[in-house]
Amino acid sequence: MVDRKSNDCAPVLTDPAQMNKSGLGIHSSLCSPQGVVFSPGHFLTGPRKKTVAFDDVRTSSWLDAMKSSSPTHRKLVKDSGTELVSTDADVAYRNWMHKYPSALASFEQITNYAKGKRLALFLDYDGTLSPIVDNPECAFMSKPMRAVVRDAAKCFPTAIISGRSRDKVYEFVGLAELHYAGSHGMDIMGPVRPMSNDHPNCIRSTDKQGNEVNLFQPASEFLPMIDEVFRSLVEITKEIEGAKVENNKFCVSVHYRNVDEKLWTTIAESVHRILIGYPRLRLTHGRKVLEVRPVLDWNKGKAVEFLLESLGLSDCDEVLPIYVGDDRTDEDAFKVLRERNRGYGILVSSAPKESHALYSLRDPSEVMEFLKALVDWKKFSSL
Ligand SMILES: O=P(O)(O)OC[C@H]1O[C@H](O[C@H]2O[C@H](CO)[C@@H](O)[C@H](O)[C@H]2O)[C@H](O)[C@@H](O)[C@@H]1O
Repeated sequence: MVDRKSNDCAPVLTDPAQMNKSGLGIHSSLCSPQGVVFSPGHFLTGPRKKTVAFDDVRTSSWLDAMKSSSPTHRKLVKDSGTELVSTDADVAYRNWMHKYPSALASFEQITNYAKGKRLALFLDYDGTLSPIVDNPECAFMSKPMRAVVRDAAKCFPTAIISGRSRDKVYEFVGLAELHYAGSHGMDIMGPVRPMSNDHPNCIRSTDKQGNEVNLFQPASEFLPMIDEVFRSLVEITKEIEGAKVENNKFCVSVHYRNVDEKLWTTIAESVHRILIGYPRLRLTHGRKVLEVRPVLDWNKGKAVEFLLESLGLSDCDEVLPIYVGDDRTDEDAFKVLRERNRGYGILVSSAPKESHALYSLRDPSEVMEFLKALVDWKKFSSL
C-alpha cells in the first residue's frame, strides 16, 4: 500500500499519545514572523500531487495555492444598505454552469439514467453537508439536513467520506444508518464482507452499536508519525494568531482561515520546516487549510472503490454511484467515476472552478434539495 517511491528512511517514532481529545490545537497569541531559510533541493508534494520546491514557499506558487484555496465568494457591492451581486460574477457562474450543469436542473436526466439501477450515495462532509464556518469545531449539520441524509440512507446505500477523523465526522452526523470513511478515506468502517486480497489492512472490528464491521486502515503504520507531527505543528504555529492544528488521526490539518493574510507565508514556512524531517509525509491544499498526509497510494477515489466492493456493488453495470463534494480531495473520487464512466460526480461550489465532476450544486442547501428530490423520486418510483 505504501508508495515505494517515497523515502523510507523516516525516523521510527514511538509515542502515539494525542495532544488533546478534540483533535484541535488552537492558538491565539500574536505572531512574530520568522525568517526561516530552507536548504535547496528538498521537495514536497503540492496540490494535485505536483512536486514543488521549498523555494516556492517564499515565492508565489504556495501563496497562490493558499489564496485560491476556497472559492472566492461572489463580489458583493453595497448600495445604500442593499447588497447587489456583481453582474460579472453572475455571468461567469452562468457560463461555467454550461460545463457543469446544475444537478437540480438536470434531475430528470439523472433519474432517467438511474432507472432500473441501484443508486449508491457518497457524500463529503465539510462544505457539502455543513456550511463552511470559521471554527472547524462548529461545523454542525442542520437538523433538516440530518433528516434528509437519514431518509436517503434508508433508500440507498450511503457513505460519508471526509478528511476529518472518522470519530469526529460520526460525532457531527450522528446517524448509525450510514457508512463512514475518515482521514480522506484512510479509515473506513464498512459492512462485513469477504474482500479481495488487495486489502491486507482490512480487519474485523465492531462499531459503536456492537455490530461486526470491516475496518480498513491502510495508513495504520503512520499513526505514531502523524501524532508526532501534530505535536510539532502545534508547537511551531503556537505564536501565529488564529492558526489551528487539527488531528484527523491519519492526517493533520493546519487551518489558516482565521490567520491574517500577511502571516500566510509564515504558516507555510512553518509547515515546510516540520515536513523536512518527514519525507514519507506530503502536503495538499484544502479550503484555507494545509493538509499533511502519508505518501500513500490511497485517496477518496480509492475509498469509493473500496466501499463499492464492501457493499457488494462493484463490477456491476446496474449500479449508479453518485458522489457529492466540494473540495480538491473530492476530485479523486470524481475522477474515478468519470474515468470508469460509471457514475456522477457533483461539485458543490458557488464559484466557477475546474473539476472532474459532471454536475454542480451551489451550496449545502442545494445539496439538501437534491437529496430530498432523490428520496422522493425513489419513493415515487417504487410505488
Ligand atoms: O473532506 P471534508 O469533510 O470536506 O473535510 C475537509 C476539511 O474540512 C474541515 O475544514 C474545512 O471546514 C471548516 C469548517 O467549516 C473550515 O473552518 C475550514 O477552513 C475548512 O478547510 C476540517 O476541519 C478539516 O480537518 C478537513 O480536512
